Amino acid sequence: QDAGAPAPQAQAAAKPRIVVIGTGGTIAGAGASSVNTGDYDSAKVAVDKIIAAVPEMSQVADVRGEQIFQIGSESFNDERLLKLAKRVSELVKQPDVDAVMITHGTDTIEETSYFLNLTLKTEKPVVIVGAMRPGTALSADGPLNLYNATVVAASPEAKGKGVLVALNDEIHSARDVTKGHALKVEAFRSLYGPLGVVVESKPYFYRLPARPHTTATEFDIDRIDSLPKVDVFYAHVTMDPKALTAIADLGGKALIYAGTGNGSVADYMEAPLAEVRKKALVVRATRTGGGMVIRNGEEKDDEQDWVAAGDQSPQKARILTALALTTTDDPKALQEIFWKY
Ligand SMILES: NC(=O)CC[C@H](N)C(=O)O
Repeated sequence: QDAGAPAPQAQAAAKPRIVVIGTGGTIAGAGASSVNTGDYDSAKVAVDKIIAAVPEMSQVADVRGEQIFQIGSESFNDERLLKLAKRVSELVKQPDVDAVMITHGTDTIEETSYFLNLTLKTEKPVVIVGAMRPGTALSADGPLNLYNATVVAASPEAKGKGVLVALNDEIHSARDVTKGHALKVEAFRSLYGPLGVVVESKPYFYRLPARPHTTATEFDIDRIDSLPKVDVFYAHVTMDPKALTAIADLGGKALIYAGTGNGSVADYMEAPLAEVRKKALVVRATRTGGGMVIRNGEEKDDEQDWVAAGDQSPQKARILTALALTTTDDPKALQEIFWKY
């Protein structure tokens, strides 16, 4: 054997090459002083600077940054979602890219990650990370979150598990994760628990996502160039029926009704919702943040031709409905999609 050639083991030990796409958020935030944990500007620091502040990342991977946006994630819209997803899709096809990370504001991580989870055609790890405190704050959580996300993205175990969200030492499935607190570092939770944890530079997975994702879905980001308009109406005591019908008049293809309890509809909203149904599909979800909406319980979905969102939150139901409408406008097919994903 040629003594100059690297041993096979040395080749295998080469560090994974990871591209970190910066989109903004608190992980790129800066406050006026170290005691500002909630009062700061998000989306200020360039992704290369964020990476440079955590040199430990380069111990586990060859990392390079790429800035795509510099925004608070509340400002994500379909156009930005498509642009980001298409860029990730390009990167994961490159043989010199082993994994992609995305730094993201925490407000809408659950929507971006779910969208990517349903539309990317890759087994390579795609890991989204954010922070609840800006890098300038005492006990900033961004640096360790970023390091742990790198550990996850670099690990062979992360392959084929769909898009992952890594924060606060936990690894969540994009399908299930939601931001459940406005301030705490422990802001993220999954209805059925995280998939795993990161401890001392090592990921430990304990569960697998049961629902189809990435390569197993019918949605392909390379073939989607726009998304149909889908709106959400939030139910509460003393609603104005005209507010509901006004949303439907804006031309959306579907309306997610974020109902009380198990997606219940007030008696005085049934007629306006029937009017909405003449123009758009109606999906019933729950505003409770847990449990599931099934068909034909309190509400007669068969009679009204409504769709039940299962356990999907209104905001995730919106993402799934918009994608489903790129393939079908049949409410029965949409219902099957909700049972499947
Ligand atoms: N903790 C955060 O990242 C919130 C900051 C901002 N609202 C965002 O989502 O980007």
